[in-house]
Amino acid sequence: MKINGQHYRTIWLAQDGWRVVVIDQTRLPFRFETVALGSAEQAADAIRSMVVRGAPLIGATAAYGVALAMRADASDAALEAALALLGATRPTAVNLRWALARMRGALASLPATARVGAAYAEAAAICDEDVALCRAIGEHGLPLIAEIAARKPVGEPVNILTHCNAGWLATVDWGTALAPIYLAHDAGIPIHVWVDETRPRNQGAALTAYELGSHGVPNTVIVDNAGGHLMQHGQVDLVIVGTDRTTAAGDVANKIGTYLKALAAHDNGVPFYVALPSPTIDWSISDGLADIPIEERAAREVTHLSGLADDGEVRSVRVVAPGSGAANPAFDVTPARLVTKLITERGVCAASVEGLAQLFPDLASRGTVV
Ligand SMILES: CSC[C@H]1O[C@H](OP(=O)(O)O)[C@H](O)[C@@H]1O
Repeated sequence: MKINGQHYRTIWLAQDGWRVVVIDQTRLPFRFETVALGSAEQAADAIRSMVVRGAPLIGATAAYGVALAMRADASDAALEAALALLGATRPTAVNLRWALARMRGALASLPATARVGAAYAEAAAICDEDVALCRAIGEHGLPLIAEIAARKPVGEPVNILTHCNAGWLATVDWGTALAPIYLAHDAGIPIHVWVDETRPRNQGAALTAYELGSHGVPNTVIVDNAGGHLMQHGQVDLVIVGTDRTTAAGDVANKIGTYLKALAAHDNGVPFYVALPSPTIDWSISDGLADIPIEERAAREVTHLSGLADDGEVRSVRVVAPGSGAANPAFDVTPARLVTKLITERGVCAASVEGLAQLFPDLASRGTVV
């Protein structure tokens, strides 16, 4: 996507041809800073600390983390160690497992001498594929926005609610939930986006609002608890969110709070769409509540809030009473029954075994992540 007229992906090779450059998303929106990753350990740290985040981007970063590891030591032991290190960074986004399985499949049978080149090539292919998958999600999601626009008075915007950040910053480019929004805006369809701030890390207020503002898409940040009220008052025409892992039966794990939005949407007859590329589907499980691991992050993410102080410095302040602890589940699971449709790179389908198998017979039949 473009920032100040310059096109960016979220991950790219440095001019030295081997270090991997990422945008430090913990510094956005107030500072646009990049980090050059030079080792698998640095890639793992970037994922754990959410310098990079978003299921597809986590996978892409892990893939390049394996390439960095192979550059240092292309032995079997080093490959296994890198896969284990990167696989242990964050538990919920299945794209991480998918990408690491792709890298293992591309490298394990090669001689060590061939692994570095093959690793960088496979990581680059994963990134290029993600761009194409997300663009296709945009194209398949666009009609869902256009059909609502066609029913509204000329010029009246389609009001879309989204949760967390499932934009280009969560992927290599385009995003998932935001891809149809970008294409609708670019097609001249009047839209307005309600942006859930998305506590505790504020990916909505800090990242989605930053993305949409940079692209000229009208948007309003709201507290996480306002969405249901807006839906009750007819101010939301549809909800589009991303996902970190969706089961073969259409249960959706996404940022904490998504389930509550889905309940409110269901209660108010508001379409609730989930946008995802196929590497986000875990074909090996059906029951999301039982089988999707939910990441528990540090309590400090809840007890403290960071932002831009009046003196221009980015600071962190405590916002919870001293002595009180905090629980911080980072995701929740929305059952398929609350999902109107899934928007994928191959089209729109029901959130069901049948719906997904119809679009992905080749992948559903395997029953594995890759
Ligand atoms: C397109 S994946 C976006 C997905 O990832 C976010 O989680 P996190 O910021 O913790 O990596 C959130 O669940 C988004 O919907």
